[in-house]
Amino acid sequence: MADDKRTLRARMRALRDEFAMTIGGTIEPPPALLARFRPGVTVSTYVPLGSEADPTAIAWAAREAGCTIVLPHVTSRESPVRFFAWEPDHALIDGPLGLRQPADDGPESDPDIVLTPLLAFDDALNRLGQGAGHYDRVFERLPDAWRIGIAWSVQRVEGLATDPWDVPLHGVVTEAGAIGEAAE
Ligand SMILES: Nc1nc2c(c(=O)[nH]1)N(C=O)[C@@H](CNc1ccc(C(=O)N[C@@H](CCC(=O)O)C(=O)O)cc1)CN2
Ligand SMILES: Nc1ncnc2c1ncn2[C@@H]1O[C@H](COP(=O)(O)OP(=O)(O)OP(=O)(O)O)[C@@H](O)[C@H]1O
Repeated sequence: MADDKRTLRARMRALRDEFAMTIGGTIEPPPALLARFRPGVTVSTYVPLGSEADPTAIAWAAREAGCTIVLPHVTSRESPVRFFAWEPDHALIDGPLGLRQPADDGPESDPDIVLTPLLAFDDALNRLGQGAGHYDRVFERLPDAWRIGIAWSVQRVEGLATDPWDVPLHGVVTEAGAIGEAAE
């Protein structure tokens, strides 16, 4: 199982790199997301790593609707994710694992909506991540958050194998459309 996941991660990184380099596109917020964006709602976004799908247009729509925007912060593969508020004038700092992150001395707040990076997803809304379990642990800690995967359409696979700790997403948004609750 661990080896299968490692092989699949490598294959999905290669597919994603090729897609982003040759086709790409922008990921726009579908109506189902816009409907949830309002003052008092905290939305976590992320700074894309490599050729990850870019959630920036969605984060801007959330900000325009009055949401608080937060970004994840980790100190290692083992450390839990913490979320810190982000404003357009906030500098980002180089973190571990090639990440660009907010400083960890600003206001901390947990998201109501988690825009989630991923390597692969399937039609049952299972998700394969980077393999550190960072978002799996977020989802366990924040069971009431709305979990929305952000991806390129080529990251969709048939029947992902799941582990007992995997928490399915509520929806996925790609450049080609949305599925699950993100499409309703
Ligand atoms: N943009 C982004 N931010 C994120 C995540 C993510 O997946 N993407 N995370 C999700 O958990 C957390 C950080 N966890 C991470 C865990 C492992 C690796 C990692 O193994 N990176 C690979 C190369 C990454 C790539 O190009 O896809 C490496 O270092 O070899 C990266 C982030 C929080 N912030
Ligand atoms: N809720 C949890 N509490 C503690 N450890 C966890 C939890 N969820 C996952 N882990 C640990 O994280 C490791 C990686 O899990 P997995 O391969 O499913 O990561 P992933 O979902 O691909 O990555 P990520 O969530 O970081 O994007 C596993 O060894 C697992 O034991």
